[in-house]
Amino acid sequence: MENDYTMTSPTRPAAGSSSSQPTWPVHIEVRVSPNATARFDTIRHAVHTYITSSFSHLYLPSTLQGWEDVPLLLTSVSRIIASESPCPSPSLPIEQVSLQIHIYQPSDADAFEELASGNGRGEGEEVMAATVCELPSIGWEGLWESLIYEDDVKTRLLDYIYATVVFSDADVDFNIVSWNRMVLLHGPPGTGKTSLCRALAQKLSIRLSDRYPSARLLEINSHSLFSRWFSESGKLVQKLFGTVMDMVDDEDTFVVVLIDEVESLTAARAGAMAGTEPSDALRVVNALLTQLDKLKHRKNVLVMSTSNLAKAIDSAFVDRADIVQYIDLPPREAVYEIMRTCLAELITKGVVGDVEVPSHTQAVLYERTSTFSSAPEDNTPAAQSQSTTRTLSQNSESLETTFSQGLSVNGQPPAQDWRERSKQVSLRLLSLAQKCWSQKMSGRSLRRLPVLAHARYIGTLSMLPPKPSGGGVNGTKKGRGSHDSQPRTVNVQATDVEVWLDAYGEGYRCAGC
Ligand SMILES: Nc1ncnc2c1ncn2[C@@H]1O[C@H](COP(=O)(O)OP(=O)(O)OP(=O)(O)O)[C@@H](O)[C@H]1O
Repeated sequence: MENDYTMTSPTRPAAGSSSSQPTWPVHIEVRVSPNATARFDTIRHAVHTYITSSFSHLYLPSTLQGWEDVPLLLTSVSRIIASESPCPSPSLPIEQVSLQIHIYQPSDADAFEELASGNGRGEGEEVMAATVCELPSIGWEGLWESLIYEDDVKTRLLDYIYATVVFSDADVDFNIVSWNRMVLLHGPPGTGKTSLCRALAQKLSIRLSDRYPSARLLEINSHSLFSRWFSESGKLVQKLFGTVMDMVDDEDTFVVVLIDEVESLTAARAGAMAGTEPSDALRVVNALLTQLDKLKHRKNVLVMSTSNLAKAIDSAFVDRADIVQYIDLPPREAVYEIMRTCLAELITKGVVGDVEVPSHTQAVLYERTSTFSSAPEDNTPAAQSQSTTRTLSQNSESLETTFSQGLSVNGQPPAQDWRERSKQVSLRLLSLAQKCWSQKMSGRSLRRLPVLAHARYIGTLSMLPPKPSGGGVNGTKKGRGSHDSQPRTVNVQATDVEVWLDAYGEGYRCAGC
């Protein structure tokens, strides 16, 4: 196994390995603590040694544990993850791993600046046209992992970027093979399109850091580009892209441009053609298309755009997108996982009583075992057929592995009642996920469901302790998934998980209200 820092496809076995077995590139992302003083190369070397000497297999994706025992890593690192990999098995023998270790130190979440454009009329009015954020940013940590999609959307987007980098490296003649460095994500509101763009930008800044020591995300506020003086909008677009071009001129910086709700900038041209919009609208779209055409020749840029109304977007814009990806409402499995991560976060922060919330795979296994041992909760033919379909679609071997891993604590089976409780929670969550899914809830609605359910069916005022005691009823809990992983003080009475699930069960009905 080599510590291979060169660009390899994230999804294919690496060629030319010395052994007869194929090796798979596995991306290890190492987040360096803000106060670390060690050199990145030194940390990289220590991580490589730690992984190769500590693991016989790597589970993908996973958060690696045990590095705290290495003094250098303890003082320098705050998290190490092995990213998801499309290799056929969720666990890879270490001999078949080609480690790609990425060391990064995220910048402060508040480290963004606002870009204002004058209206060009010399009247002093400034339009807030965009925000610029240094990447990787602490604010986007964990975002990639939190987004759950049915098919390999995330991996496909990463693959696309890798392909463009490989072609650029090979100096492929742009007159013969060309691409526009542009992606369009479209779909219903609240399905995570904007989040996915930010998460991808963050991922790229980490994965491409060997090539581009710095990276920036520029988010364009499409609406603001429409000046009160409409005729100035084309100039605003031009001016803004002038700033983008200045950033891209620094070839050590990778720049991701995010144009949210792009239909508001590009819808106008069809209307203009039909004579129903003023010709100024035409100038805006033309200005944007011209600027995009200039950008495509630059290696260190990616333009991402999102829309809820793909049909309303000018066809010339859509045609320029290399990838036009529909982002659908979350499927049933993703609904469960979103709800599970919400509940797990509340448990970690002490808002809900402690219980293990199993993954979807394990919940399905519980469902299967309880289907065999007792009558299912929902006896309708539709529910039974869904249960069977899900069950049959799972690989039983990997289910058994997950089952045994998920239920062991330090290698010992947990207490029977803990296991039973965990099982009941997962079965109830599964049934709730089914209901939310059939209501066609978006990721956004699902993520706000906990606060709505809590507010409506549990309430907080009556449960606040009379006087914050510093430790709260649960004492001080370690913040997991929070950016700084600092201990946090919990001052609310933890709600029993059963009560919480009752509230959740009622709450989904009023989601969105
Ligand atoms: N598939 C998903 N998995 C996990 N979280 C999701 C998913 N879809 C949406 N979310 C969550 O929903 C919230 C809203 O996401 P976001 O604003 O990115 O959606 P959007 O598609 O851009 O919405 P809009 O089209 O209305 O601008 C975020 O907190 C995001 O994490």
